[in-house]
Amino acid sequence: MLNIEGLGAGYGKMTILHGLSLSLHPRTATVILGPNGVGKTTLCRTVSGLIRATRGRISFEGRDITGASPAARVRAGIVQVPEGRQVFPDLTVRENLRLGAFVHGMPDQDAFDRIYALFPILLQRQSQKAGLLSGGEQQMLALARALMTRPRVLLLDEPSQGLAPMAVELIGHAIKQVAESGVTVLMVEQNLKLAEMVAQRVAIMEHGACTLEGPANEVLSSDAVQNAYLGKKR
Ligand SMILES: Nc1ncnc2c1ncn2[C@@H]1O[C@H](COP(=O)(O)OP(=O)(O)OP(=O)(O)O)[C@@H](O)[C@H]1O
Repeated sequence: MLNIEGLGAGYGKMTILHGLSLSLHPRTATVILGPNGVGKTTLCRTVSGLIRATRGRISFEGRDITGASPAARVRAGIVQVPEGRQVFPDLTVRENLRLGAFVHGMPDQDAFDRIYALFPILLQRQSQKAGLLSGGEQQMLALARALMTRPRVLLLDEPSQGLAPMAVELIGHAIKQVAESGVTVLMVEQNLKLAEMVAQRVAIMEHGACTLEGPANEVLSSDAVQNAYLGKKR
């Protein structure tokens, strides 16, 4: 599927990813947990091609995509939902969705229906300007817009950011459904509750690398996670 080997990346002379390796299992939701500033967004941007890797290799289904442009990665099916939602506030919900489908030309009604079945609230709001939606609804729209590209791998950068607990639960439910529909999901987060809802596998990120990776129940109950996130000593 998607393999990341010894990945290095950063900004100018500052190195943020220090030889990060991770393999995504197909049709599986993997969540990377890590504290503020550890490089989670940097990882997402390097996988989607917005930041160039300085070393290492990213391959997708056996093909080396380390040097591929962001557009080529989207065409291959690797699509990122950026941090902070970034919907177009002055366009309607439907227009935002239509933009998401640009790689396939003009979307047909089936494409919209598929999305509206997953997010009924977006059907109700389809003619409203996206800027008038609540934070949780905007996050749903950002997710739905990415799904219009029919991704094979969906990269989610802290979808819980700035959301109330109830909205986090709704987003978690939607992401879970997306993963169950066969899309491979890589989500970076620091919200343990969302990670627990979505993850089939969990990786822990520390100092720019993944230090622990495995089945969600094993990693989430490990001492490292219990101590760091719940302050529990066992
Ligand atoms: N455009 C940039 N130019 C320079 N440094 C940056 C830039 N973006 C991020 N950084 C720095 O890179 C480091 C990692 O940032 P990154 O956003 O990847 O972390 P993160 O784990 O996603 O954090 P958070 O959970 O707070 O979003 C931080 O020290 C940050 O200040």
